[in-house]
Amino acid sequence: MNVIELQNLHYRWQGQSRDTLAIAKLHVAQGEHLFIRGASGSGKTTFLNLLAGILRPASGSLTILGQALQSMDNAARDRFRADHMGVIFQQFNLLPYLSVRENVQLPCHFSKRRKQQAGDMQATTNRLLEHLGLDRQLWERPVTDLSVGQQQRVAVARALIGSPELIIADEPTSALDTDTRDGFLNLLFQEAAVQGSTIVFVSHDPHIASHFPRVVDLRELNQP
Ligand SMILES: Nc1ncnc2c1ncn2[C@@H]1O[C@H](COP(=O)(O)OP(=O)(O)OP(=O)(O)O)[C@@H](O)[C@H]1O
Repeated sequence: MNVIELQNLHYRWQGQSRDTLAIAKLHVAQGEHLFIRGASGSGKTTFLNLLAGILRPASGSLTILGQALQSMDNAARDRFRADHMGVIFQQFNLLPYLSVRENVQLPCHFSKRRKQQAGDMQATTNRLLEHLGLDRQLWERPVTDLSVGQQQRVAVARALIGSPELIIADEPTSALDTDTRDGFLNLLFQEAAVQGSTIVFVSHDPHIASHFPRVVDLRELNQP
């Protein structure tokens, strides 16, 4: 089964004279780990926002887990994202007044499905934070007390909780040192394997590409 099926997708930012993205076709199978490489400004973040249903394409079709995103209204797309996607963006979108633990558990408040799949939520949160190497002393602290690299790990745990089928990551390792980055990728792959999750990961860092079985250059995909 394909988790992502995309056909003739076009997107243009307002005020631009040509399409930012024009992708004829992309299929991503269930469980696949896809790395999309692209220079700064090539449209990686725009593409992930389309996949996540945050931006709407001007034309074309985008089907995720058999559901056509373009036929959903905004509320349905938000619900679909909460139920089925773990999203890690460059700005981690952590809530500053909540603790590390509360931030990790947020998806379970927005999605019954994620909550059910998380099982014992405290134990699952502990396991994820432990695997990500986040010091136990930080778990009940507000996320604003954490360094950028530590906040990144909280964002990753939040994306993984409740086993979403699709994990979308935008440069999530940019603030990590090499050892922590490798640990992060190992955890991501380990969790994804347990859950059978599909991963789409964008970055301009060529070192990370070698960890992925499928690597695509955005320039090959995108022919505006
Ligand atoms: N909110 C916006 N309004 C108008 N144009 C935008 C907006 N966001 C991005 N763009 C334009 O779309 C193009 C692609 O940007 P995007 O952020 O998707 O690239 P990227 O590959 O993720 O870059 P980076 O690696 O630097 O994060 C750029 O030309 C950018 O100027």
